[in-house]
Order: sequence, then C-alpha cells, then structure tokens
Amino acid sequence: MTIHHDLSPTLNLIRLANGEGLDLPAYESKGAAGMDLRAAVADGEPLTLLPGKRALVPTGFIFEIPEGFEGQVRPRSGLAFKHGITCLNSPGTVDSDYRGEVKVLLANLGDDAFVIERGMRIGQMVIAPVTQARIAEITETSETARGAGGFGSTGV
Ligand SMILES: O=c1ccn([C@H]2C[C@H](O)[C@@H](COP(=O)(O)OP(=O)(O)OP(=O)(O)O)O2)c(=O)[nH]1
Ligand SMILES: [Mg+2]
Repeated sequence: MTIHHDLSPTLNLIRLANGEGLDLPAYESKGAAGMDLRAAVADGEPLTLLPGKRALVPTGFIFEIPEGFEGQVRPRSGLAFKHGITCLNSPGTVDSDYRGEVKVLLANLGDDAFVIERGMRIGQMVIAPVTQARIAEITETSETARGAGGFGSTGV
C-alpha cells in the first residue's frame, strides 16, 4: 500500500508491554506523508480529555529514528476539525537519539470532553530529513534588501 524506494529509511520499532496487540503505526493511504499513531491507553480504561486540558498519550512503541532524520508528531485534521483535538507542541520533535516511548501531547481546544480509547488513531508521525548546522558567532551580518523587515513588512 505504501511507496518505498531505494532511499526510504528503515524505521526500527520496539513494542513495549503497553503496546501488546496494537496495530503497528502505519501509512493509511498509498501517498500518506505521516504514519498514524495509536493510543496505548489501557483497555477498558479510556482517557477523558476535558476541554482546555492536555495529556501525554503513550503510543506503546520506541521508534529508532535513523540518523539524519527526525520524527514530526502532528495532529490529525479530522480530530482537530470535529473535536478540537490537537497536538499542543505541534509539530512534536522526536530526535534520532531518543530511546524512550514516543508520546503524543494532545490538547482539547474543543467545547466537549473527548474520550481516547485504546487503539484510537490520535496523531501522525512524519519522518523528515534534518540538518544540524555548524554554529558560528559573528559580529556583522551580510546586507540584504529585506534587512530587518519582517512580520508583515511587505504588506498583507
Ligand atoms: O511530541 C513529542 C515530542 C517529543 N517526544 C520525545 C522525543 C524527543 O526526542 C524527546 C524530547 O523532545 P523535545 O526536545 O521536544 O523536548 P524538550 O522539552 O526539549 O526535552 P529534552 O530536554 O528531553 O530534549 O521527547 C515525544 O515522544 N513526543
Ligand atoms: Mg529538547
């Protein structure tokens, strides 16, 4: 169902005890940019997210993101549109050297309580290339036409 090519990195996953029986994170359509992440809350113990509240929701997996890449944890637009559920820190950053469980920081910006059941697809992760820049402190910048103009300087 997915598009793999020679340059597709391999993503190694470790299933944790709370991830037993959960579907693997998966791309839900052929060209999906993100793999959906499922809630690893306990069976029969759904998590209720009240309006205005946030919760760190476990996914049940450790992701070994390949070096040179990051995982971007993003909201699902359907949950955002229908229920006001978003990722508070969007896009969340999963570093390639992180070896803990990936979690999704959900926030309820809607008007109603939202119930998160085990296995519910609560967010998505995009694997994207990253560059670490060399840092060099300098005393003068090069000149540009824009200069320090920003925040609407070219008009709205
Ligand atoms: O949505 C997220 C964001 C982060 N993380 C994990 C993976 C990431 O590598 C680590 C640290 O994230 P970040 O750098 O954004 O948080 P921090 O507040 O800077 O924490 P730290 O001091 O641990 O870097 O937390 C997640 O599981 N989900
Ligand atoms: Mg950090």
